[in-house]
Parts: sequence; C-alpha cells; structure tokens
Amino acid sequence: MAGLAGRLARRWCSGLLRSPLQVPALGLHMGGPAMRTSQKDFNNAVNQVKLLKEDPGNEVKLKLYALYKQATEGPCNVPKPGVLDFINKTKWDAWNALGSLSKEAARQNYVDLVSRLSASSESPSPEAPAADRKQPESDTLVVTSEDGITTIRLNRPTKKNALTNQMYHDIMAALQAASKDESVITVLTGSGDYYCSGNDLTNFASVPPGGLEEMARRGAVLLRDFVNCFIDFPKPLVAVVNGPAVGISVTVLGLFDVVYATDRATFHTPFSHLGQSPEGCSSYTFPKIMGSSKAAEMLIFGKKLTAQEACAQGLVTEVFPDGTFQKEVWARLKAYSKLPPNTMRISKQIIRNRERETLHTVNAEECRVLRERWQSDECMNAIASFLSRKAKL
Ligand SMILES: CCCCC/C=C/C(=O)SCCNC(=O)CCNC(=O)[C@H](O)C(C)(C)COP(=O)(O)OP(=O)(O)OC[C@H]1O[C@@H](n2cnc3c(N)ncnc32)[C@H](O)[C@@H]1OP(=O)(O)O
Repeated sequence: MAGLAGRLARRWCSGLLRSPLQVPALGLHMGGPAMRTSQKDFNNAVNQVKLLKEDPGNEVKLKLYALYKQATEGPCNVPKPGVLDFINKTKWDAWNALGSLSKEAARQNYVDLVSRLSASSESPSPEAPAADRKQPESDTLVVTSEDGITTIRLNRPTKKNALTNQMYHDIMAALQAASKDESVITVLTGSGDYYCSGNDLTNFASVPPGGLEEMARRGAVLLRDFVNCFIDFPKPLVAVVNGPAVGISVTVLGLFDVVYATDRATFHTPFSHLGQSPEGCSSYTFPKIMGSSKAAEMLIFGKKLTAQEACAQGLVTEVFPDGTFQKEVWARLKAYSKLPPNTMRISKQIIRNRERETLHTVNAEECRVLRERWQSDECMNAIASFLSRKAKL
C-alpha cells in the first residue's frame, strides 16, 4: 500500500511543476528577496519554479503546492479525501499541515523557498574547481581544514571580532564551501580574547544613496541570507566560544548543534539598549531552549549570562576552564570527527529538518521587524552614542 501511495504521489509530484497553478512569466527578482512579498514577487516565484534546472524532489514539490494553496486560498477548506485517494490525500495533508498560517506568510514562504531552490540550482557543484568558489576576501576570516574539521575563525581581535559587512559575506561563503568539502565537522570560533562582539556598529555609519531606508533594506536582506546559511547547514556545526559573545554571535548559537565555551565567556544580547530586536531565530530558539521568561530576560532586558548560566539554561553544551579550554575541546572534536560522516549528517537532518521551514519563517519575520527598528530614532540614537564613544555595553 505504501509503495503504491509513493508511486502515485511521485507521479502526481512529477506533474506539479507544470500544473495549471502557474501564471504567465514575469521574470524573478533575484537580487535578494524583498522583505514584504508583493503579489508580483509571488507571481514571479510561481513562474520561476518552471525554470528550475534540477528536480527539487517530491517533498519540496508538496511544500510548494501547500504554500501555493495557502497563499491563494487560505487555510485548507476542503474535506479530507478518503484513505484510498492517495494523491489527493497527500496534497490535502500538506496543505492542512499549514494550519492558520496567513496568506501573506505563505506567500513569503513560497517566495523564500523558490529563491533558495533557484540559488542552490545555480550554485557551483561540489566538483567545481576551487577557484570558482567564493573565498574569504580579507584576513578578517581564516578558514582551515584539518583532521576532518573545517574551522572558520573570526580574525579581527583588535575590534573584538565585530562583524563587518564583508565578514558576513565571507562567513556565508565559508559555510557554503564547508558544506561541500571533505570535512566532517564545521567549527566557528574567534581569535584573541573575544569570541565576537556582534554586528560592527560602524556598518551603520555609511549611509548609501537611497538613505536610511535603503540601508535598512540591504541590512535585512544580508541578515536573512546570513541566518539562512546556519539554518540550512547540513553537517554538525560546533561553536567554540573562546571569550565573550555579543548580539548576533549569541543569537545564532541556537542554530548550532553543539556549543563549547570557556568559563571566561559571557553571552549578551543587548537589543533593547540598541533600539533593536532579536534576530538569528532567537525569538523562537531561545524560548524553546531556556523557557520564555529566561529568554525574555536575555532578549528584552539584555541580561548578560555567564558561561555557567548559559550552560544551565541549555544554550551552551559544556563549559571548560579557560586554561585547558582549547586543548580539551579540540581533542574532543578530533575524536568526534572520526565518527561516520554520513550517519552524523543524517542524524542532524532528522533532528533539525522538522523545524527548518519554521525557522525560515521566523528568520524572515525577525528581519522584517529589524528593518523597521533600524530606521527608528531609538536605534539611531543608540548607534550614534556608541560611535561618538558615549556608550559601551
Ligand atoms: C547586517 C546584520 C545585522 C545583524 C544585527 C546584529 C545585531 C548585533 O549584533 S547587536 C550587538 C552589537 N554589538 C555591540 O553593541 C557591542 C559594542 N561594543 C562594546 O560595547 C564594547 O566594545 C565591548 C563591550 C564589546 C568591549 O569593550 P572593551 O573590552 O572595553 O573593548 P573596546 O570597547 O575598547 O573595544 C576595542 C575596539 O573594538 C571596537 N569594537 C568592539 N565592538 C565593536 C562593535 N560591535 N562594533 C564596532 N566596533 C567595535 C571598539 O570600538 C574599540 O575600537 P577602537 O576604539 O578603535 O580601538
């Protein structure tokens, strides 16, 4: 029965990309998705599906179908097909699983999904020569591969490893390369006494010709792409937190598989102090990890956690004495890197995949909100204070 259902579903899915659901060509906006999806963006995405070079597989096609129905008709409003009507039941289940997701959110998710599918079908294949892959363009990021471990090291110690716009791009490129290289485990860590002091606040200092609005739009697209790389990263991802961590370097920890910290580390998300709001999917992962009131204390009131506190609350896996931190952590990681790589990937998938679409939705929403916050007086004043040396956390 399951085999027959699978075959029928496969046959149905193979027709989906050519189904009458699609609208005439409009040409997809590929330069980074808009944060508020218009009908035109959605129509473009529907059309873009037909141009995908690779078959995205049945699961994705079903997701596309369900999001399309939700975006155009709202929550599932038709009776459940009978158990023997395999094809329509599969479609119905996928649509119904979206519950009360709004039409707007479904449209946004559809556009995001198509944009990711288009990007991955255009990205270089694993066999592509290394020269074709984007490599870090400066020495503020150092990527090495040894003993089955690819290490991405933030290397701007004099600025506490604050993330410049270039570094966001370099990290994304490094993650993309690491997802395809021979390594088994990927590590993110920092040089010097800090792990990372978060977004480099001077990123806000140079306003582009389009003004504050354009700066906020670009920031939101960059942030969304950056966080998506963590959500979608396929191999075990480990943070080796070698010192204090601030802002986005803390929030994305909820998307890592394991977080090791020195006992010198602290974890600080001072968003309210900066007139900003949570990102990195922390509005979803933190309450899930530590409960809503602990998460609120961090994300709304900016409470700084010690490494021990972060460990007690589940954000950190294990804390090590600073004197032996590097030795102990790397010995542990080397041992883990000998485990069967495919098995580890598959285990990660089964742990994470169920939540992937939710995380993409959360990410898009957080970026939409932040885009507005970045244009607020509260945010501008906080950044101006830091840049004029009046404020420090
Ligand atoms: C597009 C994506 C957007 C994503 C949204 C992300 C949001 C966030 O990450 S919010 C968090 C932003 N981070 C901060 O607000 C931290 C600001 N920095 C500080 O408060 C302090 O520098 C410190 C507590 C991190 C360290 O203090 P201290 O030990 O006293 O060291 P200094 O302040 O002297 O720092 C040395 C040097 O580094 C510069 N610096 C440190 N952090 C940042 C930063 N985040 N942005 C820009 N510059 C930073 C600091 O200004 C010093 O520079 P010099 O004076 O030129 O030596």
